[in-house]
Amino acid sequence: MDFSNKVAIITGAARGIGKAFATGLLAKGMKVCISDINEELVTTTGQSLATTYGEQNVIFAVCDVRNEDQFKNVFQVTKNKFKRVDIVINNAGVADEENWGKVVDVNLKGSILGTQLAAEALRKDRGGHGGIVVNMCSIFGVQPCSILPVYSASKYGVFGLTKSFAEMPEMKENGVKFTCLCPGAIDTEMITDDIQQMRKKFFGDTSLMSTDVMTEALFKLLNDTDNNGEGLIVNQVDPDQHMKYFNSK
Ligand SMILES: NC(=O)C1=CN([C@@H]2O[C@H](COP(=O)(O)OP(=O)(O)OC[C@H]3O[C@@H](n4cnc5c(N)ncnc54)[C@H](O)[C@@H]3O)[C@@H](O)[C@H]2O)C=CC1
Ligand SMILES: CCCCC/C=C\C=C\C(=O)C/C=C\C/C=C\CCCC(=O)O
Repeated sequence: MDFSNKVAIITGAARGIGKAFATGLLAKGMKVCISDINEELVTTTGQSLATTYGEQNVIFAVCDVRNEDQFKNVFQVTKNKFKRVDIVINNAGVADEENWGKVVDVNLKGSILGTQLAAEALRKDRGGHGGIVVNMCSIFGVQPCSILPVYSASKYGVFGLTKSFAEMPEMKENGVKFTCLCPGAIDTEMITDDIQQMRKKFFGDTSLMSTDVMTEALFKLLNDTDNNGEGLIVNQVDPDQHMKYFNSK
């Protein structure tokens, strides 16, 4: 894929995996809109990326992915500034089983809204140029997790959403591809020390993957052909699965 001057929207990108994606895409010559619910952090991260990669290449916006008006505004400001959208990464996500309604709303409903808006923005018969939607799933979107049942359910939903959009004839005809990433544990603030202890107890004492591995996975997903509707597993704990597409056909 030729990345220069292409445009990406990334949700939940003030920190963690989303921020790493933004950095990786900007380094390849793309233009990026980062959005996040955290106003202070998205401003700090946006300004820092703009300083490094040029103000003409970066915009940032406050967006809670549960808020349709804010989400629509992200697409609008991106098109106003950069005149096109090529890649949409629905990355925002939370894990909090006690507050499980929020998990469903952010992870699943937020991804549904983001996928619908992306499809409209990218399809060629609506003025788009075609492109790719990348939904952030999880290893727990393709295998169960008894400790995180609602989180896992939300990510299974993201996988089904991605595969179903990929099957739509009107999306294929209009050049829009849908994919997802299914990582194991990545070293971000989502994996707190307590979670890390729990993880060690249940899954063994394996090290967390760096966000660089996720950027590598993103570029594989973007560069591979014939992967519409596929989920790429990122899980160094299991070398047989790592960087392989989940065989769900
Ligand atoms: N860290 C990990 O081990 C793994 C993470 N994932 C997924 O990757 C994605 C990113 O996770 P991390 O970077 O690790 O987490 P993180 O917690 O470091 O970053 C998540 C970002 O999303 C933002 N956010 C939270 N709720 C939001 C909302 N309603 N609207 C917009 N933004 C919101 C936060 O402010 C934060 O900046 C999530 O979807 C997560 O489920 C998947 C597999 C493994
Ligand atoms: C507790 C199990 C952690 C396992 C870590 C391995 C893989 C992680 C994959 C993910 O998709 C990340 C998901 C969740 C971990 C983060 C937080 C759990 C919070 C649980 C809670 O607060 O209820």
